[in-house]
Amino acid sequence: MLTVQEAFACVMNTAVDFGIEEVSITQAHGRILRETIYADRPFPPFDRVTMDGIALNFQDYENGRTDFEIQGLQAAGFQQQKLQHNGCIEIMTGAILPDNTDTVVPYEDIFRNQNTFSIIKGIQKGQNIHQQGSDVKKGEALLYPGIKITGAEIAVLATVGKTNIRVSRQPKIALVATGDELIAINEEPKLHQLRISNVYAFQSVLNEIGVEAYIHHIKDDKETLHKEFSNLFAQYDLIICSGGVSAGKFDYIPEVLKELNVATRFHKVKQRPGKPLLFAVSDKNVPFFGLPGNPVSGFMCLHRYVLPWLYQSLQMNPVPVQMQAVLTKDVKFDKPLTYFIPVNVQVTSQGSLHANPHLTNGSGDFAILTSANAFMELDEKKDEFKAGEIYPVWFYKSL
Ligand SMILES: Nc1nc2c(c(=O)[nH]1)N[C@H]1C(S)=C(S)[C@@H](COP(=O)(O)OP(=O)(O)OC[C@H]3O[C@@H](n4cnc5c(N)ncnc54)[C@H](O)[C@@H]3O)O[C@H]1N2
Ligand code: MOO
Ligand SMILES: [Mg+2]
Repeated sequence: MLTVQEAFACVMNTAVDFGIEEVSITQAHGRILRETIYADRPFPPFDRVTMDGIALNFQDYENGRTDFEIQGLQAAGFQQQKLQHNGCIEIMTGAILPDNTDTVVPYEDIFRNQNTFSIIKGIQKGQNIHQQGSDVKKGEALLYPGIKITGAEIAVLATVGKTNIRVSRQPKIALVATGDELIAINEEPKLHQLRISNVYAFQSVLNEIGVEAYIHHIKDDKETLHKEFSNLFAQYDLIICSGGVSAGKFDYIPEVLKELNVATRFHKVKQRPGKPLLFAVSDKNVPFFGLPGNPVSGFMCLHRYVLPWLYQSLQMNPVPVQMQAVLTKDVKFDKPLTYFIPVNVQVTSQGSLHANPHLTNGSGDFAILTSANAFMELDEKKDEFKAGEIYPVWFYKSL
């Protein structure tokens, strides 16, 4: 049986590239950029005034002048004006600095007379001007391939006039719930039945990272599984399946994969929950994650294995970092398995991450996940984990 690290390495070694597509800027949020974006002009593109007031030539002030004749008004969005000697131009924030001026004095530091402004406070040459190109030179790279596009990147793309953007193509993902006990969520369950919940949880997690996935439900019938999976492998880039991978009489997934010539890379990992995890790849290179049916197991495996594989395959760079947190209570776990315990991670007033462990009621207890926000990964080689020790955490909810 593989360790968590071995299973993870095996999964990551099969990461693929889904290719590139072009989307409009209004559709780009959450997508992974696949081109370098350059500045088409300097930032700012002209000497930009940063305060409302007057613009003057500092030389005049240095020569002893304190009263400046008002020669014009320069508003944002209008062509550059030119100052004659000894005067000033009233100027608004965002306007281009008038020719023959080099200093801007805000209204707070001047006094208006009939046709002049008097300076009532000392001024510095060049003040209140955002110099052309002082942030970014024309042609400089602003964004690199691999970054996730969010609000700040959208602002940069809009600034340089990129209306269409090359991003990683979305994989087509099938989410398959297997099981005779499962019914649709809008149906009333009989005593022995359950509403399909896992795959809805998986779908919402995938949507949050900008990936769409389509839900299917297949009964525990070998022939049906064979037929349906044969179609799914032909139609999808990735299959995430829930259930049917442990030792039960109706856990047909391993056999059906064999029949379909889909090579199992590993089945079972030294971990709790999620020990029955299965990973396979078809002859057409379509990966298959067989997540254990118990809700907490599947949810943990999705975050520990499937999401990193997806980030890598979407060519995300850098991939989200693995965090570490301080355990706040002693935990004992003496099986030779890596233990993923739900924790509620909070930031302390000193700025460190503290993880409060939640004792679960087994891996079927989905409700516990709503009061935690991460899984802490406790090493298989140890049995006792002390308060104050630091271990890796895998977030499923942001802080
Ligand atoms: N003899 C053994 N029995 C079991 C083992 C084992 O090693 N030997 N492993 C246990 C572990 S650990 C887990 S986890 C489960 C995994 O079972 P399967 O992946 O085969 O899943 P199922 O048998 O189909 O279902 C298990 C459980 O999960 C519920 N389930 C399944 N799909 C959904 C869904 N979409 N939404 C909500 N709930 C779902 C299902 O009703 C079952 O209760 O096996 C143990 N047994
Ligand atoms: O994955 Mo199972 O119990 O470890 O739920
Ligand atoms: Mg089973």
